[in-house]
Formats: sequence, C-alpha cells, structure tokens
Amino acid sequence: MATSSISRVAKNPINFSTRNVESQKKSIFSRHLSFSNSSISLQKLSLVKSSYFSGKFNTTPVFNVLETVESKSDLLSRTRDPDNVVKTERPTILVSEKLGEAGLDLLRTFGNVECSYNLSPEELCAKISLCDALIVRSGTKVTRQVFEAAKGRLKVVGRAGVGIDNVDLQAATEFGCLVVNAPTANTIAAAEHGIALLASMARNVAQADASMKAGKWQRNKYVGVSLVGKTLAIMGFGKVGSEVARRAKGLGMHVIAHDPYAPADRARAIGVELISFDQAISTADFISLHMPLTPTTNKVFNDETFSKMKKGVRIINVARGGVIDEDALVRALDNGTVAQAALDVFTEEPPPKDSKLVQHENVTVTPHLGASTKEAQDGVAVEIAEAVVGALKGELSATAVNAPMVPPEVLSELAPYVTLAEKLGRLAVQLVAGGSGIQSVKVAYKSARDPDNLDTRLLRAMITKGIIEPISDSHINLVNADFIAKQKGLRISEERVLVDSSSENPIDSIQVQVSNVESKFASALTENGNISIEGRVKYGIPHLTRVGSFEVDVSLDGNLILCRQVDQPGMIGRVGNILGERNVNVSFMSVGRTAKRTKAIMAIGVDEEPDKDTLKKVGEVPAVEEFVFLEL
Ligand SMILES: NC(=O)c1ccc[n+]([C@@H]2O[C@H](COP(=O)([O-])OP(=O)(O)OC[C@H]3O[C@@H](n4cnc5c(N)ncnc54)[C@H](O)[C@@H]3O)[C@@H](O)[C@H]2O)c1
Ligand SMILES: O=C(O)[C@H](O)COP(=O)(O)O
Repeated sequence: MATSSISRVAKNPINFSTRNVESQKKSIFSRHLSFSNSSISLQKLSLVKSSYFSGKFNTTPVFNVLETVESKSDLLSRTRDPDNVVKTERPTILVSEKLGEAGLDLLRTFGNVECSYNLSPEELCAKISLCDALIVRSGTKVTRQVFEAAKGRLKVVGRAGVGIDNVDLQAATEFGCLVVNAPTANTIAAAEHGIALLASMARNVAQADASMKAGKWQRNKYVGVSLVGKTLAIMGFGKVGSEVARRAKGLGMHVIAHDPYAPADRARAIGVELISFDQAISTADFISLHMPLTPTTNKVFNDETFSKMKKGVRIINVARGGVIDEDALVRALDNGTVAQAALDVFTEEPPPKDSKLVQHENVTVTPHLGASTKEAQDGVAVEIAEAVVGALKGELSATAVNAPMVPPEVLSELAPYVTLAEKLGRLAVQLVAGGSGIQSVKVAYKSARDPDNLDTRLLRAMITKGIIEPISDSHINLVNADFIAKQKGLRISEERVLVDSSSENPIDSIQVQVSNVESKFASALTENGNISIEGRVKYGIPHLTRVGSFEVDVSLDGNLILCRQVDQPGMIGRVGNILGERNVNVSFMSVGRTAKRTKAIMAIGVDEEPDKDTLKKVGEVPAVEEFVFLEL
C-alpha cells in the first residue's frame, strides 16, 4: 500500500460560536443569510437547512455534478426582496467592450444583455452590483474595486480573448467569481498580425506609405532587409508563437524559440529548436514576443537584455506592452542596438500622445489590432458567450482561469464522487459537538489509479464546501473553496491510498476524518479520537459505508438517523415503528456491528425530518445508547 499526501495549512482555527439559527429557517439558501454574529456555531446545527432541495440533483450524471459543484441556482441571477425571499430571473450580462453579434445573440437567448462601452471605472463599479456576468476585452480593467462593488452578485467575468492581465484574478478568486477566457479563437489573427508587422517593418511599408502620402518619393531612404535566411527568435512558444513560427518557416527564416514551459517535441514537430533566453536573444536577427504578461515577464526586455542582443536586431511585439521596458527600448533604438521595432501593444493603452516610442521613426505601431479580424472577433464572441452561459448555468468551464479546468470526460466520471464528497463533508461537520473548533480535516482517497491520474481538486473543494457551508454564511464554490478554508483556519490534508483493484472506478472510497474535536455521536470516533466517516459510490449512487469503526451501508439521499444500540433482536422493528407511526418514511436501513450481540450502529435513511418528539421517542428505546439526526 502506497500513500502520497498534500497538505494545505492555514494559521487560525475556525471559531465556532453562536449564531441566529431561527433566521436560517426562513430561507432555503441558508448560506446567503447575513448573520448579526459573524462567528459560527455548531450548537444547533441540526436545525440548519441544507442549501439544496433533496432529490433536486437526480438528473443526468454530468448535470448532477455541475449543479452540485456550484449549486445551479447560485449561479443564476437571483435577487432578494426586503423580506429576504429569493427570486430567480434571467441573468444580467454586462458587455463592456465591442463583441461580435453572434456572441451577443447567443447571450441574449439566455440573459438580459447590456452593452455599455467606454465606461469609466466609477461607472463600471456603479453598474456591476446589478450584473451576474461581465464580458470584457483588454480595454476594461476589472479591479478589486469592481469585485467589491459587485456585492457578491457577479458570478463570472468573461475575457473575450486570451490575456487576462487586465483582471485582478486574486480578487476574483477571493470573491468566488469565476474568470473564463476565450483562448483559441484569435490565435491565427494574432499570428498573422505578427507576420504582417514583421514583413512591413523589414520593408518600411508604414514609413514609406506615410512619406508618399506626404507627397514624397523616397526610394533610397526605404531600402529594407530580407527575411529569407534570417534567424527569428520566438519568445513564448504557445499558441500564437508556434503559429508565427510555422509561417516564418514558410518565409524561409531560421526559427529558434525560448519558452521554459513548452514541450520540446511540439517545437521539434514544427522544426524549431528550444533554447535558453540568452541564447535566443543573442543570436536572433528578429525577435518576436509571444509570452503572457506576468510578474516574471514584466519588463523582461530591458537595458540589460537589450545589451545582449545582436546589434541591429528587429523586435516585434504582439503580446503585451508590459513585457518591454519602453524607455529602455527607446534608448536601444537611439543607440542602434535595436534597428527597428513593430509594436501592437503598449504598457499604457492608448499610449500618451507624445510617447517617444510611438513617435520614433524606426518604430511601426498599430493600436492593439492583433485579434481584430472579423473572423477572430466572431469566433471569440461565440467562444466567450458559450463559456459565460455555461458558467451561469453552473457548468464547469474548460477555459476557467481561476478554478480547476476539468475536462468533460473527467467531470462525468467524477460526478457521483463529487456529490459523495460534499455529503461526507456535510455529515462530518454535523457530527462535531457544539463548541468544538474544527482546525484539521484529513481526506483519504482509496483508489487503484496512479495518483498523477486522479485529479482530486474538485473533490477537495466539495468536501470543503460541505464542511463550511452549513456553519457559515460564506458563499463557497469551486473558485474560492481553498481560499475560504485557509481564511477560516481550516487545514485540509489529502492522502491518496493506492489499493489493488481491477475496478474501473476512479475511486474506491473517500474517508473524511476530523481531528481534535468532540463528537455529538461518540461512536463516530475512531481509536485515535478522530471523527471518521467513509463513503463510496455504488451503482452511481453515493453511500455512507463506515462510521467510526462500524461498517454501515446507507444511500446518502434524504436525511439520516444514526443510533448506537445494544445489538439485540427487534431493534429495527421498534425504531421503524416509532418513525412509521409518525409518518416518517424510511428509505434505507443498515446495521453495522463489531461483534455479535455487542454494540451496533443502525443507520436509517429518512425522507422526512422527524420532529423533536419523534426523535425523543427513538432516544427513549432502552437499548438505544446514543443517536443523532443528520441532514444531508
Ligand atoms: N495583440 C493581440 O491582439 C493579441 C492577440 C492574442 C494574444 N495576444 C497575447 O499574446 C500572448 C500569447 O498568447 P497565446 O494565445 O499564444 O498564449 P499561450 O498561453 O498559448 O502562450 C504563451 C506561452 O508563453 C510561455 N511563457 C510563459 N512565461 C514565459 C517566459 N517567462 N518566457 C518565455 N515564454 C513564456 C508559455 O509557456 C506559453 O507557451 C499573450 O500575452 C496574449 O495576451 C495578443
Ligand atoms: O489577449 C488577447 O486576446 C488580445 O490581446 C486581444 O485583445 P482584445 O480583445 O482587446 O483585442
């Protein structure tokens, strides 16, 4: 048996104290209530309503997951009237920059679309609290202030394009707002623009055009350089970079590339050699930039790196202006290190009118037109509209930027485990006695799969959601689960236990253990004093299979009563009668014991919530030593 573990540690324990339970009864969506006391109580947890209607998710497996991952109704537009009643309506989607009609049409089939271009930051902040989704291009800065101003309503930001450097991802994550982009539809447009700039710069097309329009005929002044046989360094060998490489090879150029993360075989397949940064910039005649703007790439082209370049190098930038120190580039152009530059992107967009760089005679500029072809804009608009609508429907996105991207086939396979994970989290927290503070949760996944082949981020997020949501007013989803757990001082460690099994199931069982707490159901404690429950998926349905050291087998559907009793005949009948007399329908019953006629645990699935009197009667059966009612 092999194990591997991943631990996530945070500083402060969760503080569980009293909160207003009565108010929770008023609403189905307990998580959205605001509590006068910000701290959290386990004392009367049995009164806390589940966020979901039971049985609501019994649709197709994939839809089931999607709903559970981010309760579908949470992602749809919802408002509350003054009495705190939830209203569901068509979501409002704000489009703050020009988007292709095909995308807008698709959005309109699903929500109310408002196109408001050229909003000032203040205007955007003023509007955003009325919006469920925001779609931007590179011109809108989606700052922390925007997420704050959204007051929890904004569910998704769609970036109609690739670069997400204009979106504060950390703030989005903290506010549980999904960010999706449209990473593929403008690749060719950007690559073609890069090639257009390369060729026009080499032949002084823009300068010669301006000169002729000024009435001149300067054939000697605009003698260019040839591309064939020249070395082009591609900096960032991703989607755009590799398409530029293919095209440059067609022009007879020798192409080299630098990208610390690109697979060498992909480069080899295009006939490109991947080399170090210094090697690339020092050997190239032309350097074309295609990396994202990140803290690492910010101003990576600066005085020092320009000084390592071949004298007379030519630079093309269709990536992001910020990767170049623009003052340093002006110096390099002035001293001849850089012969020419062709730039589509700038640190500040639009750049100041008196920008020395823009005005430089050896510089060709375009106003961020890389993605601006009709074809690319149509494609991007549809790509982002589909992603945003999917997110609003509660689906996981294949282009999520701040949440795990789960391919559809993995999602469908993990669907029942996602439900199991959330329910185990929800059960585990209800077994904790009032007053205890949960600091540490350990999750063990038994699986025959190679750990590298089992992505448990989704499951961890759902366990976290299950644990925190019933006891807090935090809105938890896949985007912010880790962040909120850390913020609340909850340490969740994961262990993968490799088991021998020929089963095709991705996971054999999931065990959730809560350490250093008291339990309101002592039988849920294992010898090491941890609350421990375990579940597995049987025929596609999540089951609870172990409580403490007792094996049980009960489908996790509806609510659950756990009783510890002296193992003797007639117990099932006695408890069943009490419930039946009070019209509480029993859906499952399972008895687990450690040895004959000693102690046993009875797990009873019930469709209805028994009233206090009924539960009292169950507790009064002489052989019943302890019992707990748990809501799923
Ligand atoms: N001008 C435009 O209109 C326009 C259009 C499309 C894309 N873009 C920009 O072009 C860039 C590339 O887009 P893409 O779609 O090819 O993205 P991509 O993610 O497919 O490729 C980016 C590549 O850069 C690499 N990279 C990351 N850090 C690097 C570093 N420090 N050094 C070298 N390489 C590094 C990555 O490994 C990746 O392979 C992005 O900045 C994007 O915003 C601009
Ligand atoms: O990152 C991108 O996709 C490009 O820079 C395009 O930006 P745009 O949508 O503002 O044209």
